[in-house]
Amino acid sequence: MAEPAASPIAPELLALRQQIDALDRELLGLLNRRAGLALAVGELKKQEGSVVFRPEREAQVIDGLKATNPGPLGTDSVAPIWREIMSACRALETPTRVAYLGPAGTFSEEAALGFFGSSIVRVLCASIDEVFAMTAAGAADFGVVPVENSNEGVVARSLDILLTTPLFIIGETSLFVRQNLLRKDNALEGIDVVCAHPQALAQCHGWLSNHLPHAERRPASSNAEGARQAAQNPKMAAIASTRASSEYGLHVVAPAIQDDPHNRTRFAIVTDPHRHPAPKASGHDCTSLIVSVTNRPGAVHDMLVPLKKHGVSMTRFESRPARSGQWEYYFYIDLQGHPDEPHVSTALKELRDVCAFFKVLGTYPLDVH
Ligand SMILES: O=C(O)C(=O)C[C@]1(C(=O)O)C=C[C@@H](O)C=C1
Repeated sequence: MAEPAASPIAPELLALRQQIDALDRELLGLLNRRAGLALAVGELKKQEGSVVFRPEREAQVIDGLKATNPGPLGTDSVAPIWREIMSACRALETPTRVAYLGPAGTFSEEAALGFFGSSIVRVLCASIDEVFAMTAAGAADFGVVPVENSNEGVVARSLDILLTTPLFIIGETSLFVRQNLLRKDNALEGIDVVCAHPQALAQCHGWLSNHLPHAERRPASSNAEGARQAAQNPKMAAIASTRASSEYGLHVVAPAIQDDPHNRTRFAIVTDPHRHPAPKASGHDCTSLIVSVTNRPGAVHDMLVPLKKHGVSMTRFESRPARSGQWEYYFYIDLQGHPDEPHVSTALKELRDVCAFFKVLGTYPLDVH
């Protein structure tokens, strides 16, 4: 059959596109000048023996641009654009190897790319334990691990490993988790099994009960692994990201099936303190700790006194059983501020004095969107 004749481009559209082309060439020139400067910074860092990735500097660059964005470009567009620009510039200085829970298409991958940009070397791991192990062994420079979901609560395995790992946190990022039902055929009929990570099955419990009440819910090590299996079995559906649907050639049979439309997962970025210094203060920082107190009346209250006294805000307070059989707990605490700020360092010193166990997990710039 003959192709329909292409309609001629209107002169106004042509003129606007020519202006866009000219600006794109200008932008490319500017981006290359920026890349040249990053290369020079990389040379300086090599001479000094210092690390390339500076999360506090990247956060400041993005914060600064957002504050001065004249529009009409949406301020929400600034962070993703500049993350990619800085990712490409960083890659010219040195490769950034990032470990996360694979296979391709996981939310962990989305978080890793969202935080570091796409110019990274991907180190796909089979479990959260492996992410920590690969990073600790130096096979990756950074690890990205989920720590908390707004629906399901803490990711227990990550929190438990954070207690003993020699790694520390240098950043955080959170992600809107939109779960989709994926399948080889674009139909709900004939699905016998829904295969996904237990957290995803739980996040979509209501939808699955309403729409696929008779389908078996089968746990997988990750949503992407469920998608990989669904690609080979027409009677199986997966629950995963749209990224996984294109990765495994599946249809999005039903989009956004999570019970909570505001479902978010927070990830921590970990690294080896022997190879990477703690980020310097960026002006909007968080300090994460694990502490425990002896089991006596008023002990938890005493723990909070130094924070109140020195005006340090606590943004997270989570407890995990210490497994001592004594009803003792570890408390996972996030504080606003950086230990370089005197009121924060004094509060931390006083807090350490009243704790039986005290570990600083890291201090890092708050997530910038
Ligand atoms: O300013 C630096 O230290 C740079 O290396 C440049 C740059 C950038 O592209 O702006 C790149 C990597 C760092 O993580 C921070 C910023």
